[in-house]
Amino acid sequence: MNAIPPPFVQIDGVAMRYGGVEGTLALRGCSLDVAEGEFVAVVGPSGCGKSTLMRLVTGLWPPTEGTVIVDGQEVAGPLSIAGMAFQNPTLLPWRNIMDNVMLPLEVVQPHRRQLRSQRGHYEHKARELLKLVGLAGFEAKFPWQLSGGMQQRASLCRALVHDPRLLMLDEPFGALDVFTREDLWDVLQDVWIARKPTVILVTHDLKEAVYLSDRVLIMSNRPGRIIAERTVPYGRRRSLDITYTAEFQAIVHELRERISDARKAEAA
Ligand SMILES: Nc1ncnc2c1ncn2[C@@H]1O[C@H](COP(=O)(O)OP(=O)(O)OP(=O)(O)O)[C@@H](O)[C@H]1O
Repeated sequence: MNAIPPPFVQIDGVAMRYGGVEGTLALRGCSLDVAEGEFVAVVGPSGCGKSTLMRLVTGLWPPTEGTVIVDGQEVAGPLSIAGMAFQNPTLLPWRNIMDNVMLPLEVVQPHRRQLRSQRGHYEHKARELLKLVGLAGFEAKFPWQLSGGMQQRASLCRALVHDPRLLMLDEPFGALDVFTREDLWDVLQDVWIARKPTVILVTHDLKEAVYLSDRVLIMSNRPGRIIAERTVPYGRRRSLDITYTAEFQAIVHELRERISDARKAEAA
């Protein structure tokens, strides 16, 4: 009999308060599990603690209460197996695109150790990623020479270059126009199909959540916790055509209602 593998990410009864006992309680009683290779989206009212949750999973902050376990180990500091991308691409302006993408390799072991002797191999990998996101030929350009969408593509490559087993995406497409955003959904979808990292995506865009994920987790108002989830019934590879179907729109509508209920519950 095959034993069921433990969840790759296990968050149990987490609370997070910023700034001491009188500070802001961002999360309370927050629990969730994510399986290895699963793609989940986290949605919820503004300010409910989604980014805080991301910081706890990646070890950038310790929780005030509860436990965060990733790959069987309690998170006690910044996680080297995680790749991250945020709403603002945060590329270093003095580095060209290639050197920005290579940055995690200079920091994360075992790549850091191997970088000098295997630079050719790593550069090839960075170029392949840039090609995958449509940035071949832009390696020597600087961030300010690229559009916002192109910078976001580069930052996705930087999040992926060290083959992270966990990809944490906090509103990565939030600042982009709708066409660029939809292009990047498919870029991300292809990356996920090719490499199968475990992905946690925070987004305000419910269509994005449903199009990209296997499961959408819905958070309550602050202090945030997971109050509901919705499994997405589509296989891969998905095409943007599904976003126009009545079934897809009904799922988005259902999520919108649940978030609206969460907001009203807080106001009551
Ligand atoms: N570094 C911090 N110090 C103090 N309070 C903070 C800090 N970061 C976040 N908060 C507070 O914690 C709460 C949750 O913030 P968080 O950014 O996690 O929410 P969010 O759901 O990601 O918000 P949004 O949907 O607007 O992006 C907010 O009230 C915020 O003001």
